[in-house]
Amino acid sequence: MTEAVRIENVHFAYTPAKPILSIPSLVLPTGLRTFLHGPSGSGKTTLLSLISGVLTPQQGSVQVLGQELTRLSSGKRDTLRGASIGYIFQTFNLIPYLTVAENIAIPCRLHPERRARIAGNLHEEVARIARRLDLHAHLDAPVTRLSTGQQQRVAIARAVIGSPPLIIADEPTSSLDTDRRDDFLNLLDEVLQGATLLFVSHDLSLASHFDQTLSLRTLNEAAQ
Ligand SMILES: Nc1ncnc2c1ncn2[C@@H]1O[C@H](COP(=O)(O)OP(=O)(O)OP(=O)(O)O)[C@@H](O)[C@H]1O
Repeated sequence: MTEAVRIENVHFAYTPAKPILSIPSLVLPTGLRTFLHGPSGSGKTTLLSLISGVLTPQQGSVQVLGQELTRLSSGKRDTLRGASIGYIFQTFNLIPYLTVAENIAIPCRLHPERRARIAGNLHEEVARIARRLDLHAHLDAPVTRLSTGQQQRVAIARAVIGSPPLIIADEPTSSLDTDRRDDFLNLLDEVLQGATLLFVSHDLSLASHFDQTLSLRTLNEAAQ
């Protein structure tokens, strides 16, 4: 499969009077790191929700990892998302009453396909990823006791465990200063293992870290 994501003639509106997205074409080649930028409110999170199958468009085609999402039931879309998409949220969405190790393991506990891609013991895989992200000293700590930068690394670990082929990151660096932002992007690169990455941000200065850069303003006819 040469394309991880292909969107064609997609139209989406939350209410009929206000179209948010009208995208003739958008392609994410397999294994490439794509940077998508657009100003606040331009529809970046909405687009990610269409690609991850949380929302469905009123018109058009959304193909993800060889599946046409608009033809799948919501249950099948949930399964594809859980098995094949690692998601890094702007606010991390970690579970506050669980430890660091428990948070990292969640996708494998919830989705057998993610667990099945790990050859050995889950506990050891959590520890291996935690070591690479310099979190191993904190594995048994409640996640709320970690700094913001450490919580961000937990969010990376949870997204990549069980090797989902597509990783989506929604403005995960917006609260970081420049040095920590570069550290975050370098760490994400190190643990991607060939996955396709879609990273969205309003901050165009991040573009040099990626293989291709797309502008939502240019792609989206509803914004023109
Ligand atoms: N659930 C919703 N119901 C109605 N309108 C919504 C909903 N979610 C978002 N919108 C509207 O859709 C537009 C696009 O929002 P979206 O969150 O996708 O933009 P964004 O580019 O991700 O913004 P930001 O960078 O600020 O996170 C905005 O005008 C927003 O108010």
